[in-house]
Amino acid sequence: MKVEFSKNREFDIIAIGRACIDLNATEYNRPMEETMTFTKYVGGSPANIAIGSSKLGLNAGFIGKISDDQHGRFIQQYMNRMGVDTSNLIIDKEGHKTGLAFTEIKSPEECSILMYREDVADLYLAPSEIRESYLKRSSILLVSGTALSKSPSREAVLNAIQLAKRNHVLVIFELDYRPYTWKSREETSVYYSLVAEQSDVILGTRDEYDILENKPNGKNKDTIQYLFQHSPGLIVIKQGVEGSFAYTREGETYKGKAYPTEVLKTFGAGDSYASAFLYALIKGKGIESALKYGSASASIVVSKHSSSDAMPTVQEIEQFIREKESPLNESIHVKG
Ligand SMILES: Nc1ncnc2c1ncn2[C@@H]1O[C@H](COP(=O)(O)OP(=O)(O)O)[C@@H](O)[C@H]1O
Ligand SMILES: O=C(O)C[C@@H](O)[C@H](O)C(=O)COP(=O)(O)O
Repeated sequence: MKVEFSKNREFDIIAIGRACIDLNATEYNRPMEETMTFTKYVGGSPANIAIGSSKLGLNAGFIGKISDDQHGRFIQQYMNRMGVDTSNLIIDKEGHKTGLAFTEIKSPEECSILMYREDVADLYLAPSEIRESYLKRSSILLVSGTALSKSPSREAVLNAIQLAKRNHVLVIFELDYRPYTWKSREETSVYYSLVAEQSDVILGTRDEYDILENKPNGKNKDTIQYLFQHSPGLIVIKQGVEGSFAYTREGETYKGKAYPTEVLKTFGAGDSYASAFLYALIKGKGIESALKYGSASASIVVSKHSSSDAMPTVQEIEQFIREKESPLNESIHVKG
């Protein structure tokens, strides 16, 4: 199966949702209570994906709302430097603040994120602020699930999806579930399924599909049976170090393995995976290669300190895959 994109559009991808700030613990292997220093990066899943895509050479744009202060300006300036178009990044005029994510790196396996998201600017993006003239310049609209958690951002995203579909822009839904931004499981499931049913491609972890379906311990075969009755043509289900699966409406199943690495922290995997997976799809490399690009990119990012700043280039990803797939490496790995 080949995913078809509208050709000759100025942007390969426009992401919609939050652009925030990550404050990543500079001291490793200790709890947040004892962490004294943090390094500042641009964060927020859809912003990370736009930055990652741009670093891979795609033309990326972003729709969102940022605070009218030093943090907002830091985000806009960084995204511009990374080549992301911020012409539709709106500056909040009502005093709302930028979301902050403090990360705790207790050990490579035990990381957590403490988010400050009270009254954040990104959730005040309004439906009237979505421009059809901007959206229709892109092949892809990437939607982040967290942007559905509150009005008016929820309606802004629903409006963007409607306009995207009207203009043959492929809708890609990255589930990006953050429990603390939602009121209840039922509410989450209502909006997640509403958007999933209209999307062309969905990316998420097994746990996130359980949230979408509002039932625990779901099975991939039930998930795809449900979603293929609707719009999606490609469904990706990620399972951490176990790797990931891609399913097509035509009945194909692809399994992608995770590439072992020296892990520094676990967050950032999903966003780097999404950028590189989509890059490979856009470049027509096929689903099998897209799974490799996604896994390689994630493996590179979990070995580094940030999510956005650590996004790899195409050369880094391709070199990484060559090394990991070489017979020499396999034999070393098996013996080790
Ligand atoms: N510890 C790890 N080492 C190497 N690759 C990893 C690791 N964790 C995740 N990955 C890669 O990142 C992908 C996405 O990770 P996952 O944890 O499932 O998503 P998310 O970060 O969205 O929760 C996985 O399919 C895998 O390829
Ligand atoms: O999405 C956020 O608001 C925080 C991110 O910037 C952070 O780097 C992160 O959690 C990324 O994790 P991922 O979803 O596993 O890629």
